[in-house]
Amino acid sequence: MTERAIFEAEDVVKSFGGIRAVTGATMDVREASITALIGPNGAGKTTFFNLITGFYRPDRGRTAFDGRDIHGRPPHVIARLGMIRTFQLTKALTAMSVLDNMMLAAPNQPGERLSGTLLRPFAWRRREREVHAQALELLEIFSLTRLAHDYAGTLSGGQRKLLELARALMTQPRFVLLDEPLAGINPTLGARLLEHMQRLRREEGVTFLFIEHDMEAVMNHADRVIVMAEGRVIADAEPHAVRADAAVIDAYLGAGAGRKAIA
Ligand SMILES: Nc1ncnc2c1ncn2[C@@H]1O[C@H](COP(=O)(O)OP(=O)(O)OP(=O)(O)O)[C@@H](O)[C@H]1O
Repeated sequence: MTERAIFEAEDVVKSFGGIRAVTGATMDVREASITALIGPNGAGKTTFFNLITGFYRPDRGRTAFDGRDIHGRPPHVIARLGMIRTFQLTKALTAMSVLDNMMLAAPNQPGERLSGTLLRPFAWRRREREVHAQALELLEIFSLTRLAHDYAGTLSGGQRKLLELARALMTQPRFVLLDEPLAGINPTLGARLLEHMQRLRREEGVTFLFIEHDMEAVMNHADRVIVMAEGRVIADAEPHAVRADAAVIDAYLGAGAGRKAIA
């Protein structure tokens, strides 16, 4: 992790009618860090993700990725800059093979610009070979090779989460955002996913921001923990410091029944 911020958000605000979902969120994410975004239900974490990746338009605020202003930019522009979020596989994707899912996630897909590619068949084939090789390499890393020709819909929940991250990596991103990557997956696959994140950070300097309710994973794997409550950031520190923060404990305990307290 470096001291340099790869992402910065300042005073981001979003309301839905009368509901103030994000009420002035300010944070930065350091380059090559694994940063967790935690907070009780309804704290505004997912809305914040949607705002910074261009899926929602903020009412107010400022966001920058790698020193560039990305406020209000559309999702594809932000993605092209290297700031990528993982997505649950849609119904259409589950009806395709695992390998096709990977190939489809690659940028500059052959066939995307039909007129150009028709004129350059060799370039088209070369690009297809590159994408194919990259997909196979990632599937190998994620232990999905033997499932390459299976329908993605036949994968277990945990294998799907691995595929979702592997798909995001087809774009060779610099900053990856994940919304509850460990939800509903078995501990073995969860550990594997976290290992992959650690390796990518270490070897390639990829930065991760992940929303997570699994406190054990957060405490063991995050370098930094940012805590949101009622639409804003109430703490931002190393895991052990966050655990001892009175405001954080209050936010969780005040959030009511059913929610795992920070322990
Ligand atoms: N599209 C929407 N329309 C109306 N209200 C919304 C919308 N999206 C979110 N909200 C509201 O905004 C608040 C923040 O929700 P959000 O899903 O961002 O919280 P969260 O921290 O991600 O919660 P969780 O941990 O339960 O996923 C909630 O009160 C929610 O009901």
